[in-house]
Amino acid sequence: MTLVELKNVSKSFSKGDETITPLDDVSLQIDEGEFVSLMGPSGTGKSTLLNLVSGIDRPDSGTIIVDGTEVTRLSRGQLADWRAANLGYIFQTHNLIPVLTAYENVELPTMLLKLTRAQRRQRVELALEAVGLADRSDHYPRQLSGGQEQRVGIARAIVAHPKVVVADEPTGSLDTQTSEQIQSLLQRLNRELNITMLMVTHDSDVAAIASRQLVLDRGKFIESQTATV
Ligand SMILES: Nc1ncnc2c1ncn2[C@@H]1O[C@H](COP(=O)(O)OP(=O)(O)OP(=O)(O)O)[C@@H](O)[C@H]1O
Repeated sequence: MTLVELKNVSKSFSKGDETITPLDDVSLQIDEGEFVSLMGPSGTGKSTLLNLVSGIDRPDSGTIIVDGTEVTRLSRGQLADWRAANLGYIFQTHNLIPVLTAYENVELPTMLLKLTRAQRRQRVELALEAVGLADRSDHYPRQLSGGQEQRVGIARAIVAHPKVVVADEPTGSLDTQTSEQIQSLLQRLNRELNITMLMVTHDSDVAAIASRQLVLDRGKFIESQTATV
């Protein structure tokens, strides 16, 4: 079943007199449960694509459908609610709030969901368990290692039980060993929780953990190869 669909999507930006068109009439289908990696030269529009899929930005033309919802038709207010319930976003730098504990950072996005306090607590505990940090819930970001901070960022992305998670260079700031741990974690979330993943990376070894590897170049997708991992 197709979970994410982009149909003839274009996006341009104006920079002074110049117009940049990172995405030029692109179409893409991602099936439920797929793990798709996206590589491509710097400035080709990979982050732009993630922002469009997650409804942070809007295309100039074209349609984006995620799990049956035409994201491109939602109003700004509807988008915020839709995103909180349906989509997780993992950043290169985890963007944790330093004055909140790991638990409170993960809890934050659940405030936008209609949940009781008990349901909220259960979701946060489950998410921290899924990333192996149940015993660090009352630690502040400064008391955690880089890898642990990224795992809190991942727990925050999955706490609402989204079907889709987008990740923008999730291992970009980590050393090799920590990067490998995060790669295994992303694979496990994809396989065990059936979370559909769309991950941007500059590292071909990281891209290889995906079940489908795409390259974005000059406004178009090129199917790279299907990994067998
Ligand atoms: N809000 C914006 N306003 C103006 N230009 C933008 C905006 N967002 C992105 N761009 C431009 O669009 C192009 C694509 O940017 P994007 O960040 O999507 O590339 P990328 O492939 O993710 O790059 P990188 O690999 O370096 O992260 C770039 O030329 C960028 O400067």
